[in-house]
Amino acid sequence: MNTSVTTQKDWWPSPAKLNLFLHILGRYENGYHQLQSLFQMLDYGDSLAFAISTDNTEIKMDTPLEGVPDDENLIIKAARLLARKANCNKGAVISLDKRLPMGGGIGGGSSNAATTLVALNYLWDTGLSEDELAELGLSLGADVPIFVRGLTAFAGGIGEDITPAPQPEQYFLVANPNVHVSTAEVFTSEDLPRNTPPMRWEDYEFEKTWNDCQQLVANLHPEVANLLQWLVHYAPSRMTGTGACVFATFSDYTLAEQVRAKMPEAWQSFVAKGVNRSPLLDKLEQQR
Ligand SMILES: C[C@](O)(CO)[C@H](O)COP(=O)(O)OP(=O)(O)OC[C@H]1O[C@@H](n2ccc(N)nc2=O)[C@H](O)[C@@H]1O
Ligand SMILES: Nc1ncnc2c1ncn2[C@@H]1O[C@H](COP(=O)(O)OP(=O)(O)OP(=O)(O)O)[C@@H](O)[C@H]1O
Repeated sequence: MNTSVTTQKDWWPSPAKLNLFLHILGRYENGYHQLQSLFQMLDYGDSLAFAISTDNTEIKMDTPLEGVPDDENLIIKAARLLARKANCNKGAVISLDKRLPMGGGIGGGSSNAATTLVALNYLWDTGLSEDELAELGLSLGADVPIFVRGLTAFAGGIGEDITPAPQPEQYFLVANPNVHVSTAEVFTSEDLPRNTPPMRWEDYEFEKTWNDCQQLVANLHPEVANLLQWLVHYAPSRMTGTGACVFATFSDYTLAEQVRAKMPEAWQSFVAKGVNRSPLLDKLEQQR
């Protein structure tokens, strides 16, 4: 009798983030920029599952990520980095349920890397602290530490200097005009403003902030400008990160969905709820 056992995968969340604002204050010697931003975690994102092996140290994806060779996949990079740091003698076959657009400014790749570090640190029992995982993550990307810590927060420095900042409950319509924006291209442009004065976190008001990358990206990509112009009729809207995704803020889910229903088909979009704690932290607590 052929009994096919479907092994239920244990999925770990890899949520998206929005930069509710993004101010660029200056540039460090190493070329990275000094930022001020408010990272808003969302309850929507990718998911990852890990099949751990104890008799070999192979680390691989069970399905390749389209357009991203395994060696360049931030998931594989994160797993290899942790294995090396912890001198780990275990392996993993990693499954990815990809729902976030890549190069979208919503942290897809960085979030995947952070979930991989947190999940494998637990599943491999490598015992690194949150600070050690965040530091490891920083070498993979400026946005990885904030996903490791998993809290909606103000961020300074290159993005690693984090101050938790719980926000009131709100919903976000996030839309992608289906253009890929290179973060490096934006940050190396001579047209990027780099002299916004520093803000005290206690003075934060959404209406008094902006995204310093928005005008540059809208000039480079008319699709982004069109999306902003369409969305702003319904709610305060703004680009996140270095784009191309744009978000609009709503007080309740139904309103956001009603606007999304009017959106041209060509634009990928989703409605997500802002959360102050990443679903990754909740998953880790359930495991313990
Ligand atoms: C724009 C944000 O998404 C805001 O959350 C992040 O600051 C970017 O984080 P990220 O995508 O993880 O960026 P990384 O992969 O670390 O860096 C990509 C490129 O962006 C530039 N970069 C990034 C972050 C930063 N504070 N200054 C920079 O100049 C650098 O040229 C770097 O080579
Ligand atoms: N697992 C992954 N998921 C998404 N992108 C990945 C992944 N691994 C490598 N990449 C590469 O990283 C690039 C940036 O990915 P993405 O923009 O999704 O993440 P991010 O840089 O964290 O987001 P943000 O633009 O907000 O900084 C992608 O264009 C892709 O080429």
